[in-house]
Amino acid sequence: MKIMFNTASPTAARDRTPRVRITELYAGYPGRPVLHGLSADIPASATTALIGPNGSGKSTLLGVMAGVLEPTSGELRSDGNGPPAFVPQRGAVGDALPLTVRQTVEMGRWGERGPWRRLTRRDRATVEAAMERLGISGLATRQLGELSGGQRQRALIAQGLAQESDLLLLDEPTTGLDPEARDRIAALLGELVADGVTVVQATHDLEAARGADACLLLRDGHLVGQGSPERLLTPSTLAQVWQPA
Ligand SMILES: Nc1ncnc2c1ncn2[C@@H]1O[C@H](COP(=O)(O)OP(=O)(O)OP(=O)(O)O)[C@@H](O)[C@H]1O
Repeated sequence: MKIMFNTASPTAARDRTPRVRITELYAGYPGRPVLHGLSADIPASATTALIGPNGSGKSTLLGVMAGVLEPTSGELRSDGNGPPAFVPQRGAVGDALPLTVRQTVEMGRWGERGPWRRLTRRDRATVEAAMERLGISGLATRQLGELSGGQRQRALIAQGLAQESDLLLLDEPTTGLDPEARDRIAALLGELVADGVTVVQATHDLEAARGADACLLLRDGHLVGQGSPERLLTPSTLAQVWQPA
């Protein structure tokens, strides 16, 4: 079955030049094809929410966009400078790593500086500013492994921020966060977009998706809808996508 919702719905976000254009993308893991011929535009200087049931391919799509997963075929055209910053799901990052919060965020500078190189004064200022924006400056010397799940999540987002990329990819950034931390992240993402950053986040948080400029709706590795949240996230569409196959 191929259903597609609201394909012909130009929105303010989609009228802009896409930051990333995905064309007929196929990707997956050895012996497990996941994404099946995805074509979509990621609008520049806007937030795009990737939504869909568990296993629909959101993380896989982010992995391809982040360059950590090679597509089987298709094209991903990026209209920007430098590599994206990728913040994986919290569970994908070892909790027992012997790193402080500051060291974790400093790793965000490695792309420019190289691993374990001495950071410049500007690098250190960037790291401090990222921790400040996530409200974790007071945790800077704490070990990552001794933080709560939400605090660790914020440290990982700060690491992504410290990369100063104009394309920020986040895999379920607000999962496990309390409402205040969630609001803080939503406000932060809004500020980043105002600064010209393109944000893509996979999320199960419908409130976050409704706050995005654009949504891509996935099911079983197929893109079944794209457009503004107002047009796409209707009760009937959501019911169809989340109904058991
Ligand atoms: N490393 C892997 N090796 C093999 N298969 C994988 C791997 N990672 C994910 N998959 C499979 O790929 C499919 C898509 O998974 P993916 O993580 O992209 O979905 P998702 O939409 O992000 O799910 P969730 O909402 O649960 O995070 C699933 O069937 C999953 O089992």
